[in-house]
Amino acid sequence: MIETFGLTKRFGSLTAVDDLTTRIDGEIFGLLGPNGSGKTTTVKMLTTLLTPTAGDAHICGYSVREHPRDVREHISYVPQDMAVDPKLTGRENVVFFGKLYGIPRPRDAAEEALARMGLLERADDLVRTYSGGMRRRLELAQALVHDPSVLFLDEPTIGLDVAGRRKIWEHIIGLKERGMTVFVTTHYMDEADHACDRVGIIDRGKVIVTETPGMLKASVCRDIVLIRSDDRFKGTFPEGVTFLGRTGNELRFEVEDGDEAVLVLSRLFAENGMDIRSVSVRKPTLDDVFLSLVGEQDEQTAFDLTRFRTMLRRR
Ligand SMILES: Nc1ncnc2c1ncn2[C@@H]1O[C@H](COP(=O)(O)OP(=O)(O)OP(=O)(O)O)[C@@H](O)[C@H]1O
Repeated sequence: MIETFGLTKRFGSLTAVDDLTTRIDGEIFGLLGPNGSGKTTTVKMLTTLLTPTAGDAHICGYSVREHPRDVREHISYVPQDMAVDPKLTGRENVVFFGKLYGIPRPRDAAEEALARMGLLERADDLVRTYSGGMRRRLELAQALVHDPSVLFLDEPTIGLDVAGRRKIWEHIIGLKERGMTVFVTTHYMDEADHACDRVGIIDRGKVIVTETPGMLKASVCRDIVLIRSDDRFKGTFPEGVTFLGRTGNELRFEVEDGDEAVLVLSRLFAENGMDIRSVSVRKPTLDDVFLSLVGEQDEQTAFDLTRFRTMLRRR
């Protein structure tokens, strides 16, 4: 459904997407990466909104370069800030999209799309009375009205509460089960972990790994030790302890045996005159994989990422 061949985009001297070759079919594929790593540029090329500098992508067999119109007929793209008109009803919004697409029976198609998103009961209410989660589902209904084969979603659950996020993912998984290919960007690792069949991790334009979440976590199969301390550690860490990075005052380590490493590290910190606020051990998550691959060891980056996540939660 989606095939890319050396897909590349340069902006002047900056290579925003670097030689991406991949194949995605009948699955939910999550593209994860830090800010500015090239996610949106990738999606924009795949949805024909940006022309590649080099390489090509085929969507449902059509080249984004040669046949962008055919590509558009087979896809839908839901950006982060898609427009729904709050002064219209849900149904009117979806019918309007159906008419924009020029499909034969927009009312019938809207009815079906609204039903698929569980919105029929509220379809004739004004959108301004909808919750955030309902608006998001309405955007998905708009995107489904012309029955696309491939759906592109940019941060589909941003700003939603836990229940709203879960519901959106249930619907996205339902779409995949009906045969749709879904390409999604997200910052929420836990969501990618639960919902995506495969994830690609992109860093500075390069997709550095494409795997199932399970395989990725298995690649960081050792225990994770988290130590909070306000003091700076200046020594060297013992053999068998890999320092993964620091976020705020939390240091992360990858170790063979968490319980044993906690004792060793606690002693080492005490010897260096450091106060420890808390220590914990856990199994690796997709977050750990991401941080170990993308290498969030620079404090400034760590701060920015934390701040960005906080900002996302507030939206
Ligand atoms: N039109 C443009 N002109 C010049 N540079 C651009 C343009 N669009 C994007 N870039 C640069 O290309 C790089 C990749 O940007 P992109 O928006 O694809 O990243 P992203 O992974 O989607 O980031 P975010 O998570 O912040 O949305 C960034 O360095 C960005 O500044």
